[in-house]
Amino acid sequence: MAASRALLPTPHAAAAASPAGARARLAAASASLRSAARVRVRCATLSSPAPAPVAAEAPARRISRDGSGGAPRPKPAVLVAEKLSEAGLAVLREFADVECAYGMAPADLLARVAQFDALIVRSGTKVTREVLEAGRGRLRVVGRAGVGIDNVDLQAATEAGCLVVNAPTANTVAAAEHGIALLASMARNVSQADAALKAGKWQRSKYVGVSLVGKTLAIMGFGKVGSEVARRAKGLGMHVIAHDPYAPADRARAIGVELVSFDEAITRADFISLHMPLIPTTSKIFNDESFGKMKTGVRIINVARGGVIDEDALVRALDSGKVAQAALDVFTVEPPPKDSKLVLHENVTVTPHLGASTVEAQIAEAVVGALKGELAATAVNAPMVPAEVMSELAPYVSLAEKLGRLAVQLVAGESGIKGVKVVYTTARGPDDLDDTRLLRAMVTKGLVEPVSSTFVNLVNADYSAKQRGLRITEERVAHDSPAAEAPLESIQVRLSQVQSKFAGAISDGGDIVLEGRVKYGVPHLTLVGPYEVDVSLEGNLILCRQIDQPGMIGKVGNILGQRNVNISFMSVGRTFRGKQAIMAIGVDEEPEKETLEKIGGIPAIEEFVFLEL
Ligand SMILES: NC(=O)C1=CN([C@@H]2O[C@H](COP(=O)(O)OP(=O)(O)OC[C@H]3O[C@@H](n4cnc5c(N)ncnc54)[C@H](O)[C@@H]3O)[C@@H](O)[C@H]2O)C=CC1
Ligand SMILES: O=C(O)C(=O)COP(=O)(O)O
Repeated sequence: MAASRALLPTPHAAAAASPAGARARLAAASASLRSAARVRVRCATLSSPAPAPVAAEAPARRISRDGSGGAPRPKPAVLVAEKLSEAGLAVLREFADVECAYGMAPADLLARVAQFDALIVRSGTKVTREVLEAGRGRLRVVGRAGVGIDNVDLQAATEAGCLVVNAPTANTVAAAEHGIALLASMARNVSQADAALKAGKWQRSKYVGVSLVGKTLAIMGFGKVGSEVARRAKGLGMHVIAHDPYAPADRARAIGVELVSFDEAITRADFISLHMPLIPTTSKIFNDESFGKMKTGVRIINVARGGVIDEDALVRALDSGKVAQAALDVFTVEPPPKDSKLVLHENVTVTPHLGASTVEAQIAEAVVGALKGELAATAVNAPMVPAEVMSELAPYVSLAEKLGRLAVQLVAGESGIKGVKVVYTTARGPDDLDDTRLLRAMVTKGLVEPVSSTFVNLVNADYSAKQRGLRITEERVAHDSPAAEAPLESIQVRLSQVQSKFAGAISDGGDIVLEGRVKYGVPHLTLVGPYEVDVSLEGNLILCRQIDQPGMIGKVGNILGQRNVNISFMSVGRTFRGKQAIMAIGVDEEPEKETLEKIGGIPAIEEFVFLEL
């Protein structure tokens, strides 16, 4: 995930470290943020936290070959490593020297990348740390002409001072159309019948197919592509249900789609179409266990990412007839091995990752903008925190993001997210805290990035929230303390009326509630639902809800200690003696699944959840 670093110009950076200076810095930050909203932000100040110099000044560039006769102008050089539309190339050529070198071997890319200011790729080129290191000193922008950036090492790009931009909506309709094409052609056996007829076989009864009308389609991942597939499938007369714990309930209602739980979706569906991103929680989410729950004869479409399916399990499910057919555009390894049982299976229809449009110029515009020093809304690893805010607000900014990240990981079930409320408790007057844009942006980043293919920066935060249907309201609560040293007393994030995978995080009002404070400059979690805790937000977090009784800390500590998991912080909070209590445990390492299960197996423990920060 991208690191948060200085970005905006710092006209007010000289403010002193006194409370008055702090107030001045906050006001200055607010001004910067407001101007960031109005104008496209210069990204020439994109800096690296590493000691290495910023890649701001490129070495000697090629000279313009535009034949204009004037003094030669240096033009940026752009390497296009995978096929881009003519429309996109035309946009680039107006501004840069463009070289298209499709299908380069990794060694060639390594050897050549340092000669370019920008590199444009699609999903087939791995932009590894090595590539980014090789490009250091010149390479300033990586453009991913598409949505998924799983082929770009974002952390390495950030460290190399290289901005990564993508084209998050350019492929939405193309992917949705491809999904529908696969759905319909699979149902009517188009590819199998086509191959048979070309081989001289006229087999009308063998390939008769199934009808779509009246069938139930489950959309797994109701984001940009998933909701477009839903609209189209409804037009085909299908009954559409969807599973997406983080989807806006309002949008589902507006499209006429029922949001249901994972199990309900896969057990009710005749067709299942996958549209979730590949993230740790979705990796191989379709496995022996989930195939086992599906209707016999179910049909599966995947235009998302191959890794969300355990491909060996899918072959088993196809062989047993549990899954009647699958239509796949994406694979765990691309291209898949020539002898892949899945690809060769007679009930499987395959396309070679074709779900993207090539006519869009969105990525070319984003790359040109970035080369000109503008921060586009599609920047993936844009730094968030203005320099002048770093000293004072930095821990609050980090707290805001962490509360968002924790809150979204607690969401479960079928209700979708209905609303988000951020409550700032502060002793400062409204004028001193008159622009919470940065904190709101960080909460949004925390809520959105772990579960979607959207990357949030300062420019696009409010837009991203809106696009995902997150209604974020804010409230400022006056804190009585006269000591106004700290900008904020606490930040609370509430997800209203939402289901949680950890019931202990639900407040009396039915909301997921998390609250945090900054202590000694470090963000702390101080409230989970109705339970007061106090745990530093570093590393990862385990939350357990248990019956309040002696010996619990020892039991859990023992299990973690035996497995070499270091506990960084531990805190217990309870409502009443002898009733329920919550244990919040900060851990440096991610415990193995069996370790967590062992904790869950302690009789007094009623529920537990592991959360990544
Ligand atoms: N085959 C192709 O050529 C193309 C593939 N894609 C892929 O399609 C996928 C979806 O893309 P977009 O719709 O643009 O992304 P998106 O971020 O708009 O939507 C993804 C949705 O999945 C949901 N989600 C996250 N975890 C989930 C879970 N455990 N269960 C159910 N839903 C979950 C998110 O809340 C989000 O609403 C991405 O993996 C993308 O890379 C996109 C375009 C073209
Ligand atoms: O946009 C995406 O996520 C895609 O999967 C499209 O990939 P592509 O650009 O066609 O290699």
